[in-house]
Amino acid sequence: MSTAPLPFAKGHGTENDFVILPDPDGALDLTAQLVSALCERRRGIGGDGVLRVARAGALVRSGVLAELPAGVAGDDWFMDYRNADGSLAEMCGNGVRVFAHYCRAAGLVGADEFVVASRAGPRPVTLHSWDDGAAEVTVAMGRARLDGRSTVTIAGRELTGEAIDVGNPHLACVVDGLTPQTLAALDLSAEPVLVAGRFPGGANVEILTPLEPDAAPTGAFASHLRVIERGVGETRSCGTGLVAGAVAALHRLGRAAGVVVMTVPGGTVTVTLRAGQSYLRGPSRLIAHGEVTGGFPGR
Ligand SMILES: N[C@@H](CCC[C@H](N)C(=O)O)C(=O)O
Repeated sequence: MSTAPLPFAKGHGTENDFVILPDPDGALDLTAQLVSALCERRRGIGGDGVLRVARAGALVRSGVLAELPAGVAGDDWFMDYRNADGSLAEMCGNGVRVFAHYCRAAGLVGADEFVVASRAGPRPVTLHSWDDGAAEVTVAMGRARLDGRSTVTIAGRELTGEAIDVGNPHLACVVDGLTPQTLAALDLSAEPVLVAGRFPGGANVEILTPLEPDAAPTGAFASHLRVIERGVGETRSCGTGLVAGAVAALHRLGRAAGVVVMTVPGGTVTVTLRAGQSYLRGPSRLIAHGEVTGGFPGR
C-alpha cells in the first residue's frame, strides 16, 4: 500500500468525465480496484474513466503494454484509458480531446498539433484554441469500419444497428421515427443485451435519430444520440460512439462522407467523414487539480 499522495486532474469532454493521472514513467500500479475507486462518485473523485498520462515506451518497460502499438513511437504521450469498472478500452474519443488539452496546458507538449498514442494506434490532434481550463480540439479518429448488422435488446425493445469498429467496438442503432424528444424519454437504465458471441469483448451501444439537415445552412446533417458504454453504463457523451453514430446514419443514406453535427446530453460535437478518415471536433474542459491522499482505497 502506497502512502504517497497521488496527483490528479479532472476534466471532461461534453460531460464525459475523466480522472487524469500524470505518470510519465508508467510507475503507478494502476489496478482495476484503484480505477473503480477513483471513478466512484461518492467515495472517490468521480468519473466515467481514467486517463493515465505516460510515455508509450515507459509503459512497455513497466509491462503495462506488451509492445508499442503499430505507428506509435516510444516518446509519444500514451493515453492509457480505463473504464470506470476498471476494464481496459482501446480508444476513447472524448478522452483524447481532454488528454491532448491536458498535455498542452501542463507543458508536456509545446505545439498545437501532435500525436496522442492509444491502444488503437496514433491519433493526431489539433488544438484550435486552449487555455488552462477550456480547449477546442479536433482528433483524427482513423478509419471507422462497418462490420455488418446486429441487434440489441434494451428494456424489452429490440433494436437493429450497424456494428462499427472505431478502434473499439460499437453497435450504432439509427431508429426510424425517433425524435430528440422520444430519445430523451427512453429508459436506458437496464443493461443492453447483445447477441451472444457477436461482440466477444462487449460493445458500446448508441441509439440515434435519423439524419436531418442541420439548422445552420452549411450542408451538414444533424442527429441526436444517447449511448450506453461498455464498462460504464449510460454516459452523457462518447466520442467514438459519436463517430460510429455518424457513420451508421450516413451509411443509411448510402453515403460514406459528410459532416454531422451530433447532439448528446452533454453537448454538441461535429463528426466529419472524408476519404476513409473520421474526425471528431469538440470541446475539452479541465476543471480541477488535486492530490489523492495516501489512505485511499486501492492504493
Ligand atoms: N467515452 C469514450 C469511450 C470509452 C471506452 C468505451 N467505454 C469502451 O469500453 O470501448 C469515448 O469518448 O469514446
